[in-house]
Amino acid sequence: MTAIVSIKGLRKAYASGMEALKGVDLDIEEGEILALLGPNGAGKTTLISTICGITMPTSGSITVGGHDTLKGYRGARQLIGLVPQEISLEPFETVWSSVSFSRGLFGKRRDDAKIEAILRQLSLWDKRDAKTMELSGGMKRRVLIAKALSHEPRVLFLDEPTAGVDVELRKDMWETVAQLKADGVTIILTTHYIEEAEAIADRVGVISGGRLLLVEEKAALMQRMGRKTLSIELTEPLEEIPDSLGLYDLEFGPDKTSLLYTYDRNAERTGIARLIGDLTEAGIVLSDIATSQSSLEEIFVGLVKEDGA
Ligand SMILES: Nc1ncnc2c1ncn2[C@@H]1O[C@H](COP(=O)(O)OP(=O)(O)OP(=O)(O)O)[C@@H](O)[C@H]1O
Repeated sequence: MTAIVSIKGLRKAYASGMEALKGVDLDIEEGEILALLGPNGAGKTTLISTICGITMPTSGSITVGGHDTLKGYRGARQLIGLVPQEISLEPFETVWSSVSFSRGLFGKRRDDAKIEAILRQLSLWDKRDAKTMELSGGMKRRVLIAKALSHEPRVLFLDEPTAGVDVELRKDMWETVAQLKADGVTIILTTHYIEEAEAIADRVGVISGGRLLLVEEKAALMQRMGRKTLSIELTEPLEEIPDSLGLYDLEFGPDKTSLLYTYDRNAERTGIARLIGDLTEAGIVLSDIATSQSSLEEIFVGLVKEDGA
């Protein structure tokens, strides 16, 4: 795979002195869906705006399809579609004219067949003559996507596409994103919803305090989610873990009255049955057992907390 967007050492300090990006390096592969997760104020919008050339970087470099976003701004911008967080549409314009107008802004020749294809793909064809103010919130968001696609970009940025949207519409949006990927569009979306990243992303990036803390294949993260912890409550506190239990890599819980055993949920053998037998053999009496699972949310919260510490 080749990188369609390449970001090196990107820093952004606003005039207020606020350092919104503190050295971001990231390659975005052609054809992937990358979800950027992060708490409020992490720098997600700043990162997107800087790639799109709306915000000037303080230092570092970005290329899109080989075009430097500063020196080759026009070439880079042509390849990018941006769906902003806020819904901003001309209320009295029709869907058709809003979308065709956007294409014109990029200096592209009028192409009614292309606009029709985009409107059909986004289920807006029946609404082509409706004024944008007459549309529901979900349709307005789809018009924003249609506008962003009107000049046939290769990379689409979606800044919180489902913020404040109900579950049904969120799923519609995920389907739309999957279709766009099938058409070969590279998609970068920011989101607060971890389940959104889980549902549609190929890779997940976590941003906090202007730093990219992690970029990982979703499948690898899911593997981590496969880790489960068995918590074994003991009738009496234990001084130390007997050598005979060394192979289990046990840890003490709080107060040494419980033992924690972490295992891979997806493994053929979890080792739980054998562990319980060996505990009994070592004369350790159990009063209770419980399991818990680390979720992507926990991984995310843990990472962000660690960063803030
Ligand atoms: N134009 C600006 N001038 C000064 N500071 C700004 C400006 N835009 C953003 N910031 C600050 O930069 C930091 C990063 O903001 P940004 O909007 O990029 O975060 P975000 O991750 O998109 O947040 P959210 O999830 O709330 O949209 C914040 O502390 C914000 O207050």
